[in-house]
Amino acid sequence: MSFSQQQLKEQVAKAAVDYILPLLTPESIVGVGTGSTADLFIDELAKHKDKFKATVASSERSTQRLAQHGISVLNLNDVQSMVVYVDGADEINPLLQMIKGGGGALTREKIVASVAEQFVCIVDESKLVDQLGAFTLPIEVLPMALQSVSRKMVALGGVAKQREGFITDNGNPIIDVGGFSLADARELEGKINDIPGVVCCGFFALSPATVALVSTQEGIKILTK
Ligand SMILES: O=C(CO)[C@H](O)[C@H](O)COP(=O)(O)O
Repeated sequence: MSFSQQQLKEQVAKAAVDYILPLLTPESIVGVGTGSTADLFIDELAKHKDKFKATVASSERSTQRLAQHGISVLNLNDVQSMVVYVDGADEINPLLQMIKGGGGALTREKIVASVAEQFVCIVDESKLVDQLGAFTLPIEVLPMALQSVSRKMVALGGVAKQREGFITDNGNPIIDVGGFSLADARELEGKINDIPGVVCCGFFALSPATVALVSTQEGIKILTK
């Protein structure tokens, strides 16, 4: 019998809760990501809502789902520390560098993750790659910089396309950039971060995951650097 991608996502969501439970105290704040895998994590986390104090969410979508479960969601400005951040990814490499932002929440994801003591990435095995870049790189930009950033991305060797009909929770458009294939994306992430008008780029190479829980047909694998 083989597991469907949905079943693999369910398994890794449950594994993530098992993984973080020993880290939690009644005062803990849990950072929560965005996407279909993060949704399943929220549903599992809800079974243990007496084990932590509150969450911080990386999107309006996750905020709503957490609230539906009766889980408290705090503003990041009211939080001083966060024991863990749990989120999915579009791609993750052996260095635990990721491409994120397929769901468009990359900026808030990067901000919330930056506060957490550790980033637990939860993926099914289809997200594991040697080289980042088969998935197009999302870049959130200020509206007035759509064309100028797109031209800079082309100059860097990319193929840039605005995500049609999409505006982030922060009110900005996203450019999806294809054409990169990288074993280590740190240098390119730094260059993109420096382009005026870029709000956030979907590489998480300068700030990789601490650990990845990968759901495979053979069970959950734990990857560390
Ligand atoms: O970065 C993200 C959203 O901005 C998600 O983590 C990423 O797109 C993976 O989503 P899914 O779990 O639905 O495959």
